[in-house]
Amino acid sequence: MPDAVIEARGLTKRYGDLTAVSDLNLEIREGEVFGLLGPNGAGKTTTILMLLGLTEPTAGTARVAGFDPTRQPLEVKRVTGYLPDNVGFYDDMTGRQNLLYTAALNGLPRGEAESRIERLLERVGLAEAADRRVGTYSRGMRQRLGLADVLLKEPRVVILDEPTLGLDPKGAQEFLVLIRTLATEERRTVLLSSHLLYQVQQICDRVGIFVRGRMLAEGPIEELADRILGHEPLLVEMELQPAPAAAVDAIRSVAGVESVEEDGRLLLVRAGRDVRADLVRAATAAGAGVVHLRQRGRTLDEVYRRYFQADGGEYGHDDARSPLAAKGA
Ligand SMILES: Nc1ncnc2c1ncn2[C@@H]1O[C@H](COP(=O)(O)OP(=O)(O)OP(=O)(O)O)[C@@H](O)[C@H]1O
Repeated sequence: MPDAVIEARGLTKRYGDLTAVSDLNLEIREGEVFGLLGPNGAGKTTTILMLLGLTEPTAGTARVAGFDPTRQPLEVKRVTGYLPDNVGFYDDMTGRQNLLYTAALNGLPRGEAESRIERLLERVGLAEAADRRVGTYSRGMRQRLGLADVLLKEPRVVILDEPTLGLDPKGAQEFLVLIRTLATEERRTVLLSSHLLYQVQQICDRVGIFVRGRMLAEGPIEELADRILGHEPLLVEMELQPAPAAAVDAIRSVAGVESVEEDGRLLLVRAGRDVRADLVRAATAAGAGVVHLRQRGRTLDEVYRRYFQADGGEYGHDDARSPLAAKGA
C-alpha cells in the first residue's frame, strides 16, 4: 500500500514464554482513524510501544511515516504524537505553563509557542482553565491537555492509548469527536487503542480486533459484522404476559419464523427475515401482552462476542471481565 503511514509486517513481541504480540500485519493510511480493540492484556500497548520504538520487536518490522522505529526512533518521535493511558503533567504548574514547558523541550521559539498554545487551548476547550493548576483538573481536562500537548509539535501521526479511560460518557464522547477532527480536518493519521468497542467504533474508519496477541479480524465494523454474521438467521427474544399457549402457536406460524424455543420466561424466535412487527401483531391478536422484545445478533455487541468465542470463548456475556460488560461505560 503506497500511502500507508503506519505499517507492520510480521511484528512479534515475546516476553519469555509469553507472546504479547504475534505476527501482526497492519497498514494504516494517511487521514485514517484506526482502532486497536481488545480486552486488557491483548497486546495493544505492546504494539504501540513497538511502533514508537520504545520497545524492540522480537521479530518482524514496522514503519511509521517511512521510518523504522527500531533504527530511527528519533525520526519517528519527531513525526508522532503519543498520548499514553496515564499522561503525566506537573500538578503545581498551570495547563498553559505545562504546554510552554513541552514547547521549550521541543525547541519551539517562545513567540510561536505562545500563539500555538493559545489556539490549542481553545481547540481542546481549556481556554478558561488554562491558568489553573493542573492538580485541580479533572481526568477529562487532563486528557484534553494531553491532546494539546501531543499536537504542539503538529505531528503527522497521533497514537492514543485508551484515550477515553476514566472519562464519563459525555466527556468520552466529546474527546472522541475531537480526535476524529484530527483526521477529518487535518489529515493526520490516528491509531487508538481501546477495550471499549461501543465508545470508539463510531469514530474509527477501521478497527482491528485483538485478542491474546493476535489480530483476529480487521476492517470497517460493518464489514466485520457481515463477515461473521452475514448469513445467520435473526434471533428475537420476547416475553409475553399474559402468555396464552395460543400466542406461542400464533408466533410459530408467522411467515419467516424458523423456530421458537422457550427459555424460562423468554421465547427465542429464529427467523430468516425481520419479523418483529409481525410477532407483536400475532401475539397481541392471540390475547398476549408483549412486555419485552429485543433483537439479538447482528449488533456490534454480538460481533465482538463472536470473535472472542471463536478464539476459545474466554469471555461470556455476564463476565465482568468481558469488554461487553463495559458497554455504555
Ligand atoms: N515488560 C513486560 N514483561 C513481561 N510481560 C509483559 C511486559 N509488558 C507486557 N507484558 C505482557 O504482555 C501482554 C500484553 O500486554 P499489553 O500491555 O500490551 O496489553 P494491552 O492490550 O495493552 O492491555 P492493557 O489494556 O491492560 O494495557 C500481557 O500479558 C502483559 O502481561
